Amino acid sequence: MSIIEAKQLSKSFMQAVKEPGLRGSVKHLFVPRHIKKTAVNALDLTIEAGESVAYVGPNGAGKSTTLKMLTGILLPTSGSVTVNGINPYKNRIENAAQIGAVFGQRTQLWWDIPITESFSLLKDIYQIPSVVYKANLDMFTELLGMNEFIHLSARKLSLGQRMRADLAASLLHNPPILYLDEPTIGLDVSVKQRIREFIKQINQQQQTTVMLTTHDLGDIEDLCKRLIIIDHGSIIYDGSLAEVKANFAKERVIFFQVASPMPQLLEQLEQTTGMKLTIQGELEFSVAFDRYEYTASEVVSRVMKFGEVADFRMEETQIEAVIKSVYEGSLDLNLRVQ
Ligand SMILES: Nc1ncnc2c1ncn2[C@@H]1O[C@H](COP(=O)(O)OP(=O)(O)OP(=O)(O)O)[C@@H](O)[C@H]1O
Repeated sequence: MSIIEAKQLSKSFMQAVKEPGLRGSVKHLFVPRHIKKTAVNALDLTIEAGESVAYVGPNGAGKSTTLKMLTGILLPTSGSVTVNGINPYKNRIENAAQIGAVFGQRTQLWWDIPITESFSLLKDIYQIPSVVYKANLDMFTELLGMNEFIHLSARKLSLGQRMRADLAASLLHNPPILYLDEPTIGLDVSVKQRIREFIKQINQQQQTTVMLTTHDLGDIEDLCKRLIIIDHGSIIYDGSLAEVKANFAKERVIFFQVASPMPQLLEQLEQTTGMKLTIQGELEFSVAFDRYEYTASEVVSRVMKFGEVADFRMEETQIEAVIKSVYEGSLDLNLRVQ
């Protein structure tokens, strides 16, 4: 059995529809109008123990709503979900014992007491055996470099320090599943790297299942073999990052070095083909083209009509652009190679 299993999982909300201005507010008070918003739509999802999965999609796609159903915060409208064999909503306490969660800007640490005290309160709440607690605390302190701030209260920590303390807090009870919502947002490069290394280690050495939402391609590249893209409440892609690149990246770029300048190239090539030419130097330029319209050899042979090509190289497809289009909601599914 998979550690996370959702079948036809759906969640709808009733959203108030209000006309703008004071008049609209008063009208809404007397004649309230609502529309049904389906945030998650018949989602089928299985995640195996030990996997590390990035769950991405544009704003409002349904990521948080899915995570809230998996953590037992929200009751699904229909469908079923089990996490480690239990229904997270019906068995919220049991579910809490088997998950760790770090949700963006919120903290599970007590604001005004030292981090060490927060940790020891969590020890009591989760009834963590002393040996396990001590071993985890020592390991996390070392791996996350928490010595310098573990005696301070959460209120006094920088964002990066707080994120590290939150990660440690979420894993003290050895949960088999870890949910992370934007774990590295707003952090500087070195803290990001430290956090990624830590998550990778927990995933690989302890086989903790990791599910994370992120806008940071580096998080996905470093941590997740599997990428799930959700849009309008439905999964539109489930596979590897490499496959996303192969399936969805539209633009390709070829860099040319030529023996002598090609003055007519710019106007003629762009005007007749829609390819985009960028001058790099006197004898160097690049041509960007739609891979679904032209093959690389077509592009090269067209350029060769304007003069002698000394050398050319093709640039790898930019995965950043693909992920950016996922977040902008502009990923063109029709591009997908079947
Ligand atoms: N409590 C709620 N009441 C009404 N509508 C809601 C509620 N929670 C979410 N929604 C709606 O459900 C849809 C999905 O929201 P959700 O927060 O899951 O998206 P998301 O992918 O996490 O977006 P973001 O990246 O912006 O956090 C949105 O249209 C949102 O407005």
